[in-house]
Amino acid sequence: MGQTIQYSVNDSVGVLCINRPEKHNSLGAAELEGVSSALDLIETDPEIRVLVVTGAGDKTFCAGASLDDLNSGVLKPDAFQSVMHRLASLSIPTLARVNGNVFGGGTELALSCDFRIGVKGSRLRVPAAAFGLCYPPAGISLFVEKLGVNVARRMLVASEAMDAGEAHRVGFYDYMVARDELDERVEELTLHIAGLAPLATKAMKELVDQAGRGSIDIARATELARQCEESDDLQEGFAAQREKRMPQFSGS
Ligand SMILES: C/C=C/C(=O)SCCNC(=O)CCNC(=O)[C@H](O)C(C)(C)COP(=O)(O)OP(=O)(O)OC[C@H]1O[C@@H](n2cnc3c(N)ncnc32)[C@H](O)[C@@H]1OP(=O)(O)O
Repeated sequence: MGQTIQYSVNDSVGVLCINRPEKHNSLGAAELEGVSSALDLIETDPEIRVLVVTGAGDKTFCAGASLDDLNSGVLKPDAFQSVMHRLASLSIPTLARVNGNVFGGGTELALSCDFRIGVKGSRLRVPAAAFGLCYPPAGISLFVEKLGVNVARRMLVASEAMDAGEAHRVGFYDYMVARDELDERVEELTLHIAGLAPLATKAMKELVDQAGRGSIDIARATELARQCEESDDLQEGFAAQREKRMPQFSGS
């Protein structure tokens, strides 16, 4: 996975950290390969209930794709996009712990997660138009799908710089906290999600994403609903409610 991408699992919560603070956690070809290797593990590990994506340090979450690697041609925008697409396609819920400023493809990294928690006082900008770069279509679709066309226009066409307060107001951040509250809030959210019934959260993640892209595949929705209805976890959920205790879900 390399030194600049760290992946660990603790109590069914996976943590993927870009550890390249001296380069503002930008993602070069090597880092994207590291993220890809971590995704290989995450996709095949049934124990992981939720993934946290973050950057090292307290200055920058991610400054986007490595300009060095883009300039040298080692990294193509399409390769960046395909890793983001894999992250966005994970079946488990994902949370971006946005530990600081976000630039360019760093915003796409955050948007590829289901939930985003940001820090008061940080800022955000997609500078592609300031370089003369046209953001790739899959990225543009993701901005529109997650934020709506008007906000995507402000961020991409106008390359508007936003402080975290504005980014929270327009829906980029689901939650915004003071820096010293970040870890507590991330832990609270991840433990809460990790305690939910995995089949149901995965099913609803898939269907919410489908709905966000335009429409739900009803046959798939019916199949997912049936899986949940026939699951041991539904019985456990009902039993826990009757017995006034916390459910212990197995994911089956
Ligand atoms: C499909 C996706 C496309 C994309 O994502 S394109 C990339 C979009 N991202 C950006 O345009 C951000 C570029 N970076 C910056 O604007 C600035 O940096 C910051 C605002 C993030 C930080 O500014 P400051 O605090 O003044 O630090 P510093 O001296 O500019 O940077 C320290 C080191 O970090 C490297 N770095 C920062 N961002 C990137 C990057 N995106 N790719 C590669 N390196 C980056 C610099 O070069 C430098 O390195 P050294 O110390 O060796 O001179």
